[in-house]
Amino acid sequence: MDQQHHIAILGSGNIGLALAKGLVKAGIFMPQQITLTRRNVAALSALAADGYNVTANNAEAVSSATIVVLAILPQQLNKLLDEVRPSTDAARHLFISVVSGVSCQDIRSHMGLDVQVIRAMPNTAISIGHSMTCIASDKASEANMSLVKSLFDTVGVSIQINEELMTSATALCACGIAFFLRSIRAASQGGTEIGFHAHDALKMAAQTAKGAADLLLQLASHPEQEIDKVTSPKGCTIAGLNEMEHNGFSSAMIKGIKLSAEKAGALYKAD
Ligand SMILES: NC(=O)C1=CN([C@@H]2O[C@H](COP(=O)(O)OP(=O)(O)OC[C@H]3O[C@@H](n4cnc5c(N)ncnc54)[C@H](OP(=O)(O)O)[C@@H]3O)[C@@H](O)[C@H]2O)C=CC1
Ligand SMILES: O=C(O)[C@@H]1CCC=N1
Repeated sequence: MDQQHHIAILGSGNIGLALAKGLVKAGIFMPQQITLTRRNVAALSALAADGYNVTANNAEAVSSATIVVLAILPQQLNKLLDEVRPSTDAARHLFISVVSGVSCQDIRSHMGLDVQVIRAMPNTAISIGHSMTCIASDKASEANMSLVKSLFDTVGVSIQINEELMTSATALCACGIAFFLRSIRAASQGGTEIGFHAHDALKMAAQTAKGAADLLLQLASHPEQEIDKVTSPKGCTIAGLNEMEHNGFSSAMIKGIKLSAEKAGALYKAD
């Protein structure tokens, strides 16, 4: 990213910090180009030592930035927007919101400003450059959409979607990291029960999951096509797989994703 941009991340908790670290790791921003805010600013002292600007003053952070990332909880958003409204210049600032369940129009309406807003839904793998990020907007310029897409492409894979699908993207991709992590954890617990020390079982389960994902991504293959190659007739794989399905494995994942999507859409109440 060229040096003209300074980014303010308002709300430097789990996803805000993951984004900041990912951008620096990718080499597109220096810590000095990033301002991190939170109320308990003392919790950011290690980041300050690494060269990031840290402050509890959101308005000041916005004044010094061209790109403003909203990374606070939905229920904390309106108060923060009130705080930064006076220092927001609709002609200069581009807002990127990762806040679940809040539309671009919600943000503009609450601010009473025609500021450009792009929603992004990354996941925590952004800190290591492996996020699946969905981006959407209702009326941002093509140039700003390209800018934001290129930014998130440096920290994983990004796709542009329709804004009405953002809560679905939240469930599948942002919450999804937790769903796959729990699956890996469960596999490792099974591994320990059949003889492996916990740390070995976890490594074996995680690498196996990575291999499964790469088979799909690198070969553009379908899961069942790859599963068919593993399930020998009368073999142990199909026995285990069918036992999991009898216990609701696929159904549990589908129902969980549907509930997360419903919840993601109901996290914010506009004024
Ligand atoms: N976690 C994830 O994987 C993802 C989260 N999201 C979305 O990102 C948002 C943040 O989630 P997450 O990072 O998990 O939440 P966190 O609670 O970890 O982070 C929110 C941060 O905002 C800070 N904060 C709260 N109020 C203010 C304020 N007025 N000014 C400045 N900072 C403030 C809090 O710190 P303090 O209390 O010190 O102010 C906290 O560090 C949510 O809307 C969520 O839906 C989206 C994608 C993935
Ligand atoms: O759990 C949450 O509400 C947030 C949104 C997506 C991931 N974490």
